[in-house]
Amino acid sequence: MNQDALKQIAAREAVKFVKDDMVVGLGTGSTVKYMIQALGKRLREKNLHIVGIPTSNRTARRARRAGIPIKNIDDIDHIDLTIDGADQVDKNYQGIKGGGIAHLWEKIVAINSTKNIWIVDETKLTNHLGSFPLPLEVIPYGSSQLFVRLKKMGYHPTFRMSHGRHILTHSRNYIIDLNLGQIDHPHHLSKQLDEMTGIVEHGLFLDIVNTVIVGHPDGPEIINAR
Ligand SMILES: O=C(CO)[C@H](O)[C@H](O)COP(=O)(O)O
Repeated sequence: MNQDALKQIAAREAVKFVKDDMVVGLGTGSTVKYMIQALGKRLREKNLHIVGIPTSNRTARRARRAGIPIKNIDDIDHIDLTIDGADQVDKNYQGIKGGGIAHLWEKIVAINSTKNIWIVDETKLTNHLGSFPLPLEVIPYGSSQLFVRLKKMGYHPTFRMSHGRHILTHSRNYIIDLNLGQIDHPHHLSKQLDEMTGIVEHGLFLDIVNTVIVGHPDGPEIINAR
């Protein structure tokens, strides 16, 4: 079974957690794309009324197309549940996100949510984080100086580029990916990156997810992480 089919298995299971009147954070990425389609269908079939809080312009467009009413995060007073994808999830249910450059908005929505669900295909599970590059959203001003500092720290940074130009995030910042191989101490690294001037947000999502739904060929697995 291909990865897309596994993503769909996880995505379809996740929408069962959405109940009437909920405010639901909508993550970003290809797995979330399937979730949004399934959620739109569920709202129509069960006549549910929810409000979606998108974590990217891409997701906002997809939600509108699927018939999901959306609001801006600053126009609501709570988020009941957020459903998002992840790039890697380790055995302690810590994650790397930001492969799709949306991790700043995703983290803002996640930390303001009562409950967080991640939907992943089984290939995203790993013993240790780090084989997937860790994205940093950085302020363009001084980013080359920051890059040099990260290089000296042995973090093997690369700017994320497209056709010779910096990829811009929704907040018009740059992305630097750290090619770390293996992250032995995610909390230590998270704290270090939090303290570095110029880094707006990094893609380590620690102690955030409550439930991980994994797409396997024989069906979804629901894991209560915390
Ligand atoms: O963090 C993300 C976007 O910033 C995505 O959730 C992550 O990249 C997973 O994407 P996909 O579902 O396409 O594999």
